[in-house]
Amino acid sequence: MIKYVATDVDGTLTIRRGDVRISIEAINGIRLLESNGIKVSLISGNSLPVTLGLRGYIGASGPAIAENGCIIYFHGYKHICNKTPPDELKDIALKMGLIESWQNKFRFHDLAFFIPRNMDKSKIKDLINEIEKNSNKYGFKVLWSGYALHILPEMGGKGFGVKIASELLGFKEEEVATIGDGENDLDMLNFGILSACPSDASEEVKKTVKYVASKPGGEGFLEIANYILKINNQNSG
Ligand SMILES: O=C(O)COP(=O)(O)O
Ligand SMILES: [Mg+2]
Repeated sequence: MIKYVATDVDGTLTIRRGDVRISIEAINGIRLLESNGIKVSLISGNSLPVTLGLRGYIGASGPAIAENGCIIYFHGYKHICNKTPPDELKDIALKMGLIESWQNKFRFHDLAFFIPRNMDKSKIKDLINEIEKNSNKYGFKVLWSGYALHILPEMGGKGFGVKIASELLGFKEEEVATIGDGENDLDMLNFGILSACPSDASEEVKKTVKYVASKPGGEGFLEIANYILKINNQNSG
């Protein structure tokens, strides 16, 4: 039985990938899971104030997990990561023309940068490689969410975050489902008994998950929520 669902936010609960408006269908999907006794965690590259705030207003009862798994809020702050990117890395990103996220003031371990509108999106891989050349020697890595570029400690990642959260809640891996849309979800999508994504997720994510929804964004999330309930009903005999 699936008892715990860890879901990404941007691109998974939003109207579609690239949009930042939360989908009504996604909110209904979270409430449907919760009303059937399934705990839901929001796990995002966003900062904790964003993820914790959304969690409360939507009604997801699982721990809020932010900064790509580097920090969990569960009866208080739990720092999964233990360091902050040095200014040298931040300066490299800024010198490459990236824009620092307003959320960085509220972050501890994972710094986020936006690609300016006039920058060619096809250069993202080169950007990541360029920053990664420097970040590795400090013990940091770079992740792209489809919304922002993240510099975080090598040990961080949503996969580790959802593993710790599952243990805190007392759930076994076979009781966990993970849902996401972007590169920064890939390690999490290898954890648990079911992984799923909306129809407009990245190609790499669609190749990784066990279930690809027929609808995009939050409508896809609601479809996945119904699919999880169907699996549980079948397993309960
Ligand atoms: O903060 C971001 O870059 C996007 O966040 P996500 O992990 O919820 O997609
Ligand atoms: Mg996402």
